[in-house]
Amino acid sequence: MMSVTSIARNKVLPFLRKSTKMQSTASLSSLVKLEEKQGYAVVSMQKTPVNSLSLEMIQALSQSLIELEKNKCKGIILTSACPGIFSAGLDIREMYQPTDDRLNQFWSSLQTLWLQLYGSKMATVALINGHAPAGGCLLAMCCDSRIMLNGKSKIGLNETKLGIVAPSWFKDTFVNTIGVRQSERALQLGSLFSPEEALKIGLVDKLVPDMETATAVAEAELKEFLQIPGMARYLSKMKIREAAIKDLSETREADLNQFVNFAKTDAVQKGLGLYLQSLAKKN
Ligand SMILES: CCCCC/C=C\C/C=C\C/C=C/C(=O)SCCNC(=O)CCNC(=O)[C@H](O)C(C)(C)COP(=O)(O)OP(=O)(O)OC[C@H]1O[C@@H](n2cnc3c(N)ncnc32)[C@H](O)[C@@H]1OP(=O)(O)O
Repeated sequence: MMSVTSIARNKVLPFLRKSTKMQSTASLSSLVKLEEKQGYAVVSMQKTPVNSLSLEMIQALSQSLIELEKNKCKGIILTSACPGIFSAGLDIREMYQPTDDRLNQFWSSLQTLWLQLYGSKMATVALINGHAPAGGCLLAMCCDSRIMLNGKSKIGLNETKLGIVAPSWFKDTFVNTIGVRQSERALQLGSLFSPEEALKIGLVDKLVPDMETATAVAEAELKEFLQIPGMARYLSKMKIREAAIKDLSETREADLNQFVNFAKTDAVQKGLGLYLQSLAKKN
């Protein structure tokens, strides 16, 4: 098995682990690109056009983290290869008129990805080079630091605008990032923030004017985290995150049932259908 450190610089890593529920190696590796750098890896989402988090995309990200941790990778920069978009969040088509089996797999895989990334021993920096609504914002918040490209992109948990509710663990992640009051307001309003606004409320840590600067700043940020003794850094992170992680770990089944029942209600299905239409009408 190839290790992250043994492959040629910038070479794309294949996904190697087999699992009955996981997609094939070929389909997973086309969605996420892993590039080895000196002592860390860049994880680029490349599901065109908007990095929507479909079941396959979620599993590809999960599989990437498994491989990286197995290969003793110490840190990652999570970013996007899709111009102007970090991630459009959960793939709405997964929740609209789904089959029971697929919907179950979809949510369960998302729970797994969140537990992996939010609780990762690796140092994690999100380089948010475009829009990051809902699930896209969640991915970024799972990281230890967020660098956002300044410009017209928006970030936030906009679920209520779709007529859905951010689950408790989305809320916990939000609260741990920006605090209770800002979360309460932004969750209700489904607020999407400009980079300047996101910086002001602590949703992102630094803004950068262009991609060249962004890469350098993200690398410097990751190195700062990696200079701290790994165990001390990880356990300190867990002091903040462990309650939320324990909560979902202990209630996965109930959370899954709640999501599935909620997603299948007529009101939610109608709302998602209208939202998909409004996205399609734009084009
Ligand atoms: C009380 C009980 C609680 C239980 C919990 C229950 C439910 C909660 C469940 C889940 C939480 C949900 C989390 C989410 O992440 S929902 C998704 C939210 N995302 C969005 O709202 C973003 C929507 N997209 C956009 O705003 C824009 O696309 C963009 C990201 C700003 C990019 O704009 P741009 O103009 O560049 O692209 P287009 O809009 O033209 O899009 C191109 C293409 O992509 C399709 N698309 C966009 N976003 C999604 C998506 N999230 N899922 C699927 N498809 C998407 C879009 O329709 C276009 O498709 P086309 O075929 O027309 O080319």
